[in-house]
Amino acid sequence: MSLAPSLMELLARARADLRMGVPVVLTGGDEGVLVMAAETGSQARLQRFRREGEVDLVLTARRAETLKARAYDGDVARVVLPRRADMAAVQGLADPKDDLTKPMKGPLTTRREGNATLHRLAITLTKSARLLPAALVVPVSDPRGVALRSVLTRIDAIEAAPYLLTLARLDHVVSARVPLRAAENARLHIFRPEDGSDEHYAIEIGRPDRSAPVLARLHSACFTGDLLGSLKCDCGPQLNAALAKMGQEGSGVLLYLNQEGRGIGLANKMRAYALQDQGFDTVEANHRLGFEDDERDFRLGAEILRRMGFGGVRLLTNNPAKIAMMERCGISVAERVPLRVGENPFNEAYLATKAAKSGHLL
Ligand SMILES: Nc1nc2c(ncn2[C@@H]2O[C@H](COP(=O)(O)OP(=O)(O)OP(=O)(O)O)[C@@H](O)[C@H]2O)c(=O)[nH]1
Ligand SMILES: [Zn+2]
Repeated sequence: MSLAPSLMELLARARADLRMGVPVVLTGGDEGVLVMAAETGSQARLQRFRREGEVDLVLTARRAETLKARAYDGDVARVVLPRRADMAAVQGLADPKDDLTKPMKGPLTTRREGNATLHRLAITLTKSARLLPAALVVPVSDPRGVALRSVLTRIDAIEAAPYLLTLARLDHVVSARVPLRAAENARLHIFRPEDGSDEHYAIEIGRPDRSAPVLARLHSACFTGDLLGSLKCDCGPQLNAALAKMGQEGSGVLLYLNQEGRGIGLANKMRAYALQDQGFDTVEANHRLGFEDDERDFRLGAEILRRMGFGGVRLLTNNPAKIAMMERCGISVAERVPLRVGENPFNEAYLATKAAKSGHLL
């Protein structure tokens, strides 16, 4: 076997590079581009990009909409970066934090000719790196040469496509007994995705019967709610109530999925909170940042349940999207068990928005 990294390993490396501000090279057919994340890129590297040609700032259509820029490529927009724009200007376009105080950002010209495949891949990578979904992209005539000379990670878009669409294989690393206040007979299982992304956990209460629907909760990580007791959401009380119910019934399984901030990461969630302080609701804040309402992948939860031997659940949730996704992934939902706890004056508007815009059940 070759010692060289596989494409999946190269994708993990590309995510790490982008987080560090290091450019990566993307290729597709005869074309190739240099890519750098708008959030972490440096002025010196932007100048180096400019020596290659005309630089585009790729944004999601969601972010482009706020900036009143036309998105000709469906879900992404290729904004022609003005020659005078420096990294501060780039970050002003990528990050909505000063949109209200400095609204004059246009008019922006977006590209409509050519192919956006590599640009779309650049956005996918910045999202999976949990950065702002915005990337600086410049075409290069000899992408393989550039990657070799500067020791940059190079990803071929066609080879990468299947890895980006399918869920990475999960390894069950270990499990051990952890007595909890809510249930003394609990075990914590660790699942590690093969693609180097975050680990996920399953807390198994008692010895649930695999042949009957198990009381289950798919809980997405919420550092602020679960650990700090934040009053802005209902996550902490939901986590505790779910475990308490499983403890009372004597069996259940709680998946703790590391999909902080509905899959955008904690830093972006805090950006969303800052926008909420400017008056935007939870959905609008995600959109202004360039994200969809919910960037989570619930196939993950279904896969972990299957790996643990469960085929059916009694799902503790108010979110119909979780039920639909479980069913689509072959886990039957015998019953929805409502989980309404933790309402308070600080999260009243947040919960109302989730009911009105995301279809959460009351
Ligand atoms: N982007 C974003 N994420 C948030 C915000 N408030 C909470 N979250 C995240 O939302 C997720 C809530 O997860 P869950 O409680 O599992 O999911 P849910 O969709 O509310 O569904 P149920 O609780 O099962 O009804 C967590 O990942 C939180 O970190 C917010 O204002 N913006
Ligand atoms: Zn929360």
